Amino acid sequence: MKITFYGAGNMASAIFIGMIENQVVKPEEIFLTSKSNKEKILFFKEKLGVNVAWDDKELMEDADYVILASKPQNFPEVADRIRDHIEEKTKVISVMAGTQINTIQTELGTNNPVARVMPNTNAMVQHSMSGITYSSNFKDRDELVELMESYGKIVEVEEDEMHNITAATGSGSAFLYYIYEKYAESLIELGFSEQQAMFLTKNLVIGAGKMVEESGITFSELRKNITSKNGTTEAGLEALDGDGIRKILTTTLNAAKNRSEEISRGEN
Ligand SMILES: NC(=O)C1=CN([C@@H]2O[C@H](COP(=O)(O)OP(=O)(O)OC[C@H]3O[C@@H](n4cnc5c(N)ncnc54)[C@H](OP(=O)(O)O)[C@@H]3O)[C@@H](O)[C@H]2O)C=CC1
Ligand SMILES: O=C(O)[C@@H]1CCC=N1
Repeated sequence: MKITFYGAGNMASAIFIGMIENQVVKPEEIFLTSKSNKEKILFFKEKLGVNVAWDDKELMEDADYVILASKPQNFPEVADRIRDHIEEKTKVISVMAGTQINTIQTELGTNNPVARVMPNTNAMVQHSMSGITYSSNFKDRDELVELMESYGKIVEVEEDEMHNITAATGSGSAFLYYIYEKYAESLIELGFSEQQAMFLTKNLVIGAGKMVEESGITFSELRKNITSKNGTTEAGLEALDGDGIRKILTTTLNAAKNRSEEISRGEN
């Protein structure tokens, strides 16, 4: 198999590292290219044994998959690089937010099968939650599903649902990290040192994650198990509700979804 990545940044590297660590592809089956940052991808060549190149003919020749992993704003230049070299057998996979299948096919000037995948950087630890949607001519989906499942879980959605998935899980882990960041800052305000605040928050998050994974009970039940009648948790939760946590999160997700819709309309 040959998989070529146009872009080797945060998202692409989480994917190819996840795939290699899970041994669904060999490093020599991966080809990387970037715009100008040679040092970064030479580092991946050195560390992982993947191929790197800037010659588009070499990159695209006999490729089974080309992964579009630049920012959406850079896609027109990426399309310019690929257009004259794409072969009939090559399936196009895009992880770009917002960029529609139709736009991808038009810019590439081909009708090659396209799948849009919206992963997240948890792919690095094989825990991406990815949405996937296909062009109608995308056959033999099982191989791609196997590749994508090597770094996490996937849900198949209609293309117009990708905006929601992008907000919920593409951007979603950043929203959670931001909450953890603010939580740690609040611990400092409470009187802990910065080091203690980070240590406490980090282990709280890891422990809570393991409980979610291993306890087999819902978020709500986990919360109720901590909340004593008239106790400290109840007092804290009342304040959290009073400050409108649900409203804040809904506003957050809608802002991300709206931005995905703007990108799909070409509003860079
Ligand atoms: N980060 C995330 O958590 C997620 C990101 N995504 C999507 O993934 C995509 C990439 O995001 P992210 O990895 O964060 O971005 P980065 O900025 O980390 O990486 C972008 C990569 O694209 C490369 N690139 C830019 N222009 C070209 C070009 N003309 N030819 C080849 N490569 C090019 C850059 O090369 P160079 O370094 O040389 O400029 C870089 O390697 C975006 O479309 C985003 O919507 C989706 C889900 C989650
Ligand atoms: O911020 C972004 O636009 C990308 C898409 C989802 C996560 N990162």
